[in-house]
Amino acid sequence: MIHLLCCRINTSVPALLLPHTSPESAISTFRSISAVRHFKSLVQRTCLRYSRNPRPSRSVFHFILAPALLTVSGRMFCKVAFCEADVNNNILTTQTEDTPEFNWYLLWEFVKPELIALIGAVVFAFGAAILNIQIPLMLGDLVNVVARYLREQAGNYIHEIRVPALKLLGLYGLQGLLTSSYIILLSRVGERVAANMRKTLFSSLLRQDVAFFDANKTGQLVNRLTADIQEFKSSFKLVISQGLRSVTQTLGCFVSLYLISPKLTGLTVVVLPCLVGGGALIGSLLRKLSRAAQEQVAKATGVADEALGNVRTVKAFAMEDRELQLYSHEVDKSCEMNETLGNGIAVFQGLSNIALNCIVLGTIFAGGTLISSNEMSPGDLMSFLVASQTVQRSLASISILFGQVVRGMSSGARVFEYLVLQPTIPVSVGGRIPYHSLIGRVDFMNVSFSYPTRPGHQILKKLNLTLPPCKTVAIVGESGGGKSTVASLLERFYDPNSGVVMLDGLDIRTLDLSWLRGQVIGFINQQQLKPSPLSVQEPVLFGSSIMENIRFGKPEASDAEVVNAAKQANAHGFVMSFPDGYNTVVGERGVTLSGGQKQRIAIARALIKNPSILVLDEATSALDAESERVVQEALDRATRGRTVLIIAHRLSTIQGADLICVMSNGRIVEAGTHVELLSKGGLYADLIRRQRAEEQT
Ligand SMILES: Nc1ncnc2c1ncn2[C@@H]1O[C@H](COP(=O)(O)OP(=O)(O)OP(=O)(O)O)[C@@H](O)[C@H]1O
Repeated sequence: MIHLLCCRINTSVPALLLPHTSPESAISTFRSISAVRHFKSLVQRTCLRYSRNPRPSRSVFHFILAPALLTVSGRMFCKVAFCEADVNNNILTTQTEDTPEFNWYLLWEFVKPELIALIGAVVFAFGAAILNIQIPLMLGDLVNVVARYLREQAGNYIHEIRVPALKLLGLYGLQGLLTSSYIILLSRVGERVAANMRKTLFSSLLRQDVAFFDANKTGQLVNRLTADIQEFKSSFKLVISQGLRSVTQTLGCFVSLYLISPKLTGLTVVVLPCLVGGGALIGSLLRKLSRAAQEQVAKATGVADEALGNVRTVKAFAMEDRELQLYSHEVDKSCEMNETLGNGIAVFQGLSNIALNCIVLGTIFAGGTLISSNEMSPGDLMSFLVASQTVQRSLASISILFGQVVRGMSSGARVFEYLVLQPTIPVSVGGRIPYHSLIGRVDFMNVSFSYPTRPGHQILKKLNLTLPPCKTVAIVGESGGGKSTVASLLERFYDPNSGVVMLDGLDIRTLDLSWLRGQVIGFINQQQLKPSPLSVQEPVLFGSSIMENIRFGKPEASDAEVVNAAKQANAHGFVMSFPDGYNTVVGERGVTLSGGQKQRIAIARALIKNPSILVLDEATSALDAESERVVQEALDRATRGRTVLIIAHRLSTIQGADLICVMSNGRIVEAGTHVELLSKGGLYADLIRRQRAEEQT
């Protein structure tokens, strides 16, 4: 992909346009040009002023690439990066276009495995189109026979007509066969390309960081997997079938028209460039509209997805009407945009139809004149009419196709955008600590952190915290103080902005993440109560059987291991009381289980991988007293012999912890055992007092 870099250098050298493989390489090349001034004249010739900006001297957009380059081919083949530099040529800011680009290379990668079938489809479609071009000429022959017979009333009509009629019949048959063949092949190619795209996009989405999911709504992501790929597939198939056929027929029929009557064809050719120019202009406008409309549809889907995904919360707060209002607002907007798009496409098609009909009318009129002066035979006129009808049909289908291609390319661009996205935290890179030498000590050293979605808001400020091996550390503190964020950094959902998180003295950034999450750290949280940064793990349970849910922690686990984990988690008893036992399907997000039951399944799922470190984030806070007792019992058993980090809301559940850390404003402000902290009478004692008072009221 070529990146065009447009830099403002200084007042004397307004801009520099360079083709590059990435903005970074463009910037580095730009920096390496010592005699920039020698480029001045070249640059001034290359770059045009961006006339829309009313205060050009203030903005980098003042210096923009030649508009023709951007509009005609640039949007398809180039990514445009703008950057601003100071007078010493130091780059101050860079900004890439945020509209996704169509990635031809990726398309090629998907099409490559289906190349033979695709070539077959193209050849057959091409063949069918060529035969279609022959049909008007043969019809002309047929009409000439009829006209001659009518004129001369002599000879054997059946004998004369038989050969051209049989030829035409054969042509129809062959054309039908070729058409079926290319449709079969094309549907195979389209379906396989779409399936591969879906799989690759899904895999790419799963590899993204948690920060990516913070910034993008699930509904919008699902939309790219479904609607966008569907749209792209339809366009892809249409371009090959209708597009190829229509273009071939148009060109071929033009050649036939020329052979029949150069004069008439000349007339048509004069009008055509005007049509194409107008079409291209309206087309670029429609493309913009289409992209905006698709974004809006995805936004509306996102709202519906959120409401349906959290339907219990919506109902609990009687927010059905409000959600409906929100959804209606987004749907109305998308409807309006799609209507505008539809109107645009309608006007486009209407105009092109009028233009095409006028061409036909004009050619019939002019053709009649040529017949009257004996420059054409009636058969030629017939051929000309049918061929010009074919041209008309082909051009009309090209115009319909155009709208589809516009939508398809925007959809494809939106799919490819996420396909090329690389996670900043790679999942399977780095070392592992051998199981027998893993101690399970965790150190947070001077860790500062702000969430990527809110870079200005610092959550952790030079935090220092040690989880000694096989000990239980609880973090308590005011709401929003950053307790769950500590767990997120340990799970490496995010990396700290500064400082380091260490496991057994090794920076966790140097460790294999899939090993760290899959085998070292077990994580149990309480989603219903608290949508946290870890909510990317939603749903707590999947809508499959209890057996599969527990096995999710260790896919290779035997049935006996699953049962054993369930026993450790105090879950075996209630599971066996269900008629289907471990095969009981728990419903979407585990809705058919109680909170305590769900939580015990989640504990079993974490325990089955026998993790050295357990993180319990609000693991019992949403439960009633009896459920909490049973779950706590399971947790007490689960935590034995492991390094445990408890993020606690209910202080009563952590009084036996080896170390309690009180967090405030992104730092640990108090640490000690329950007794030590109570005797200090500081923040912890205050929290205990407040919670007891709350419980009493
Ligand atoms: N994914 C996120 N993106 C941006 N900000 C976030 C994200 N998750 C949490 N925050 C913010 O980070 C701060 C700390 O959140 P965190 O969940 O760590 O607090 P907490 O101490 O666990 O709170 P609580 O006791 O209420 O659960 C809060 O201000 C919260 O708004």
